[in-house]
Amino acid sequence: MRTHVADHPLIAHKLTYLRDETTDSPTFRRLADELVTLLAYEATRDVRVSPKDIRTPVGPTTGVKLARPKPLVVPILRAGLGMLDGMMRLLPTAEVGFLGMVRNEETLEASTYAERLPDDLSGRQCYVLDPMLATGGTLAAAVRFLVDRGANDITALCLLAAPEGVARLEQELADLDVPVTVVTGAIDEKLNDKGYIVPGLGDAGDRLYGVAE
Ligand SMILES: O=P(O)(O)OC[C@H]1O[C@H](OP(=O)(O)OP(=O)(O)O)[C@H](O)[C@@H]1O
Ligand SMILES: O=c1cc[nH]c(=O)[nH]1
Ligand SMILES: [Mg+2]
Repeated sequence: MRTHVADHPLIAHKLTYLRDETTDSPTFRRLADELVTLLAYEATRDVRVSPKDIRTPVGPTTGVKLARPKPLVVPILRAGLGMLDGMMRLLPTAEVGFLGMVRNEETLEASTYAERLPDDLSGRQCYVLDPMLATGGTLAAAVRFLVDRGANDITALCLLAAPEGVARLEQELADLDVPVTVVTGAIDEKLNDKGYIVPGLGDAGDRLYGVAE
């Protein structure tokens, strides 16, 4: 697994306001949207392209276009939805599939409650969106799900990651032949005893969409 921390002053600036507990939901949603567009630039560095012949007003040239099959963008509900528009701004022709996953806040185990993905992901490049990589349980399960369907190249975009989650992913995904990359805005200090990222930003889903009952 490859981990890339997108180290950029604009990302650090926006993350600071995102983390701030006084930031309200509308501002939080806007910042998450802006951040994912910045992360997406890094995350799509290896997106597959194929040659395309065109004519400019001055003459012929060969450029590139996104290759087939199209990339698949997979937001992990609920919080990953807050990253979807920003990602699609950069990859407007990508397909979108959905995974609904929730972490049990007592056991910290992730479970899948919804899935709407193509049955066959053979040869597909997949971009998983989830703002928080905490214990890594959710992302590890999501990656396995996509690999079991045939995905052969997976990049996860996370706004924040914990060192414990990155280490767990490295260990749990070590047996996969499929390349997995994590692009994150920052790797924070640690997890607290409730499995929250420290300093983190709190519960991303609640801050985007309100407290879940
Ligand atoms: O790395 P982990 O320890 O597995 O935790 C990370 C997961 O927790 C949050 O989702 P949550 O379960 O709160 O669901 P939500 O997005 O519906 O709020 C977050 O959006 C990740 O999916
Ligand atoms: O810090 C954390 C950990 C898991 N999920 C969140 O939303 N925040
Ligand atoms: Mg949540």
